[in-house]
Amino acid sequence: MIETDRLITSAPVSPKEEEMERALRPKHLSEYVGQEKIRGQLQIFIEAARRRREALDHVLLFGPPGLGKTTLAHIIAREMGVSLRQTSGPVLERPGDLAALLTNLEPNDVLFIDEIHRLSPVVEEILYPALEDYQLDIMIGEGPAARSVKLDLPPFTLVGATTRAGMLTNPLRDRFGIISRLEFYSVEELTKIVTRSAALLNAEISADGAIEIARRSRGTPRIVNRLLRRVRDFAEVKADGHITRPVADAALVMLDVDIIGLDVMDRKLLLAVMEKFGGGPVGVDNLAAAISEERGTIEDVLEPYLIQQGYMKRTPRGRMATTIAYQHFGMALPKNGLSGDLWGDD
Ligand SMILES: Nc1ncnc2c1ncn2[C@@H]1O[C@H](COP(=O)(O)OP(=O)(O)OP(=O)(O)O)[C@@H](O)[C@H]1O
Ligand SMILES: [Mg+2]
Repeated sequence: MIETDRLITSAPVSPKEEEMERALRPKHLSEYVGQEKIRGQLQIFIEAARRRREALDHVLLFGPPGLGKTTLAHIIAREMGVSLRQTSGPVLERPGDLAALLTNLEPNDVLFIDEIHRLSPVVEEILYPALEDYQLDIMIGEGPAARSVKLDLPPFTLVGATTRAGMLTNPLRDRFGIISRLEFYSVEELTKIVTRSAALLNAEISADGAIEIARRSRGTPRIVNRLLRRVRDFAEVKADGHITRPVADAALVMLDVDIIGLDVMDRKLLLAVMEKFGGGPVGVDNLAAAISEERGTIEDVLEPYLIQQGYMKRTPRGRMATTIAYQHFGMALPKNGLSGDLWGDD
């Protein structure tokens, strides 16, 4: 499945979309919608660190794609009044790559490492003392001439982001003072976001038009902004440019986003569980093979929202479709019932 076929979920699909994301990205904590708990905590910790003129504790942000991890990292740096350096786990191949970044930081700067679960073990190793004591321990030279040097680093804040907190090693996770899990957004929150985005894009949108797009955005700000852009195109060509509820609905039907916001891939996954595996339980690898998707995509991108909304369950024996999934597709429950109902969520 090529990523650009997907409307819902996952990373930005094109440079144009990335550009739009940057333009719509809130810059201050006060503009950041939702995630009340994280916002409240950060506000206090940032204020306290600023007063003491210290670096903020290291922050780990985790949660599904498009919920605002990168956005929050930038906001943290801005609210702290410091610069942000950005990199990602797979990019830091050798210890020297990380050392170069760390030694160039100014006091209290933010180093943002995206996909931090993909750091190589050798890089992770030198990150530990850097996080703990602001010290760098590296080998210089090779062979018999090699020697280890210790360097003092300026105090700094590591902000790590990952869609998979479970894949972080314990020693790394233990070095974060602030660990925050981002949650899916409510329809009200997404309505706020889409209304703000429409204003920034000079798109005319009615209140019920905004709600309709919000309801069908899988709890995800990236998707609400993406759908807004597509619906705006539709409104300009097929209507008078004004995004009303009927216009939004017609556009979303055309885009194959159903009334609860599930797209082709979501439906394919749920239908596979119901039609090919009798409702489950089915192991995620079998499921991946059945829909020709990668296991990681199912785990990171597709199933979190389906589970959160109660269409799917994770049980010790595998994934299961729930009664409401059958209802959504107008399908009859399996004759023997859903066997995995005996098992609770794990
Ligand atoms: N709380 C929020 N309030 C308003 N807009 C938001 C919020 N969170 C995210 N957005 C919007 O959604 C877009 C995607 O967010 P962001 O890039 O931060 O997601 P992410 O969690 O880093 O995703 P990924 O895991 O793919 O890196 C942003 O460009 C921003 O416009
Ligand atoms: Mg990101």
